[in-house]
Amino acid sequence: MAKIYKDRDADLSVLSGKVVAVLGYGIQGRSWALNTRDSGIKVIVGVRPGKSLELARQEGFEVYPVGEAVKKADVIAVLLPDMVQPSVWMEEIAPNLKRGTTVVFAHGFNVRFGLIKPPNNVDVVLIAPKAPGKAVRDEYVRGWGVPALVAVHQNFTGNALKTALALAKANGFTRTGVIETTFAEETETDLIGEQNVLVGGLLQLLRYGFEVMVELGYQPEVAYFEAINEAKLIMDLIWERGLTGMLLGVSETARYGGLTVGPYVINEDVKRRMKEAAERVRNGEFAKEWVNEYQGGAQKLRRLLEQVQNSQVERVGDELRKLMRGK
Ligand SMILES: NC(=O)c1ccc[n+]([C@@H]2O[C@H](COP(=O)([O-])OP(=O)(O)OC[C@H]3O[C@@H](n4cnc5c(N)ncnc54)[C@H](O)[C@@H]3O)[C@@H](O)[C@H]2O)c1
Ligand SMILES: CC(C)(O)[C@@H](O)C(=O)O
Ligand SMILES: [Mg+2]
Ligand SMILES: [Mg+2]
Repeated sequence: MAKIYKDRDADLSVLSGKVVAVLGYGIQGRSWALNTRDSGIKVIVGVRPGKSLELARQEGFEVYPVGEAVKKADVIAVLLPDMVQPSVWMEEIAPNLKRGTTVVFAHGFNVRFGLIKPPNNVDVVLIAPKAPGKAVRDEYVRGWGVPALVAVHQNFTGNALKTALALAKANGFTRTGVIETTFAEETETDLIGEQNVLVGGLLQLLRYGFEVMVELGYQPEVAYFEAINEAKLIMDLIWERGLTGMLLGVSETARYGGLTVGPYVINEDVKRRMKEAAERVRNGEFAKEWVNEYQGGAQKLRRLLEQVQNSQVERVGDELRKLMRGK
């Protein structure tokens, strides 16, 4: 069984009297900054000028340019977009890093694929929440937390793991459970998971599920309730009770239909393609493609996002979500 750290294994006092600089006040950065401050730790924010800088100020943080924040900090959490990190690292982080600083990543991408090479005289750790940034804050506020992974790439001070666990505790992650891993395992499983399942596979499954019903002539609103809205409620059952618990929480008819037709639709060919995609992550082909796409202006990404934004399922969903929330 994996090594899993809970609250009792982490000591917040490791961070007392220390300054944590959260670099980036976006999807993860805002949640980490608020959680860590609410846990009684001194937090400053390092970010470029823009809307998120204004928000960080409004929310009461001292905000600095990235390099200044790095100079002032004992711990830096690099919560900038993955593709932005290498240049900011070279220009603003590395020149200002003090000996013995703890550098925290929330995803191992740049270290795993060699795009950032930290100097030997700092600690380098990973605290990777297994959740979107919104849940990182929402769960903390609810008095709980999301699970996370932790890894040590470099232990200069001898305290790298303790510091990482303290910051994980400050974010509520050890309330749930923090599994020890490596940068390689986190990076590869995170990319494989988001492509095959969480973002890619799920989105495509939901879109096809909706489109098939609409193309057969059923009302789009009915298709949205069936294929998309209820998917969340079925996931809640799986989240609370496991796969068997979900199967026992639906009708016998759904149970039989699901168990027989599911493997026909999502068949061995799909699994083979999932393995091919995973191989492209493991051998670095995906990372190379994404870096090239980003450096070329990310036009393909913009076009694909627009296609989703302009699709029928989104229009139907927007209306139904307003209606369901009583607007
Ligand atoms: N988004 C998630 O839910 C999630 C989940 C797990 C791990 N992660 C990891 O967390 C890290 C941060 O991802 P994110 O999605 O929160 O990022 P994000 O896209 O939300 O980051 C945006 C923030 O970065 C700032 N920024 C952008 N370019 C900058 C620059 N050149 N200089 C200074 N600030 C700049 C923006 O102003 C903004 O505050 C990544 O490593 C990502 O893989 C994200
Ligand atoms: C939230 C996810 C998909 O788990 C994360 O890995 C990300 O990259 O945003
Ligand atoms: Mg990810
Ligand atoms: Mg992830």
